[in-house]
Amino acid sequence: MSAIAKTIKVALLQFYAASDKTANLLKAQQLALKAIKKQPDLDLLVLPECFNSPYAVDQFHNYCEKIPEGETTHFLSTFAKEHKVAVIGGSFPELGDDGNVYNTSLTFDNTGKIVAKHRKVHLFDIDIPGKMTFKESATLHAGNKATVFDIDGLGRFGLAICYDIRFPELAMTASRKGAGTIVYPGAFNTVTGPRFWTKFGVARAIDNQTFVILCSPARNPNGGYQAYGHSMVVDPNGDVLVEAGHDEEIVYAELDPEIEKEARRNIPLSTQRRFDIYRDVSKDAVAGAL
Ligand SMILES: O=C(O)CCC(=O)C(=O)O
Repeated sequence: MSAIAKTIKVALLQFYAASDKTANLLKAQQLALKAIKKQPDLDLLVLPECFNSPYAVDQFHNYCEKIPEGETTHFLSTFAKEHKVAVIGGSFPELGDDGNVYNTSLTFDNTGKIVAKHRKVHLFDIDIPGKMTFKESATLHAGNKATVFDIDGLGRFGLAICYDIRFPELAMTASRKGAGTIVYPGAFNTVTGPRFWTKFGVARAIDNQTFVILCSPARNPNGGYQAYGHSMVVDPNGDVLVEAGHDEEIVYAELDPEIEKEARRNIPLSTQRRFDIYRDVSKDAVAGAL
């Protein structure tokens, strides 16, 4: 499978989740329908991190679902199949067979089949005095692999979630294994978002000469965790192709394989690496699709 098989038309759905799961799924459906209506030949829909539940450590166990039995998986799969569009389904709390809860992202091809499952590998545990404390590990367990997969007709992708973007090894692994696009559903916040969000999108794109897609929840005007917003698509030269504000919004972009080819041809990093000096992390990485 090539890195990018064709020009990919993508829509990023930026919206916030409140406490009613059914209403959250309904909102996702309405926005997805709006995107399809505006762009009937859409190839790919991307949703934000934690789109069926509030982003709160004391809530994940109330919203978690088994995969594939749960209603969120069913909703995403049905939408993909009915509308013949691939879907990178943000993330939602998964109840694993081991009884643990994970922050998990599923990808569906345009027949509704699950082609990738990523459990957030790096849990968001930080304490910035007076500004922000968050401890996902209080209620979530971490995944144990880098995620690289193909979507039929579109190309090869890497997938990781939010805080995972701070660890470049996952993106390096995906790109060295042939990914042309790396996708991060992510809910940065109003403390770390303004300082870091765009820089990480640009850095991962330039380092790996891939497209990078960041899809955030919108800010919730009724309070709770305040996501940064600013969903964006960055091209392999680090240029931001499209960027949302912080309210609910859909943004659209086209991922042109020629831009990636040209970036890689002009600056041929892949043939210039010095694995005699440093290791190729992708060789040792635990990686897979599901
Ligand atoms: O890395 C950050 O600053 C934010 C990460 C985050 O919000 C998350 O992992 O959900």
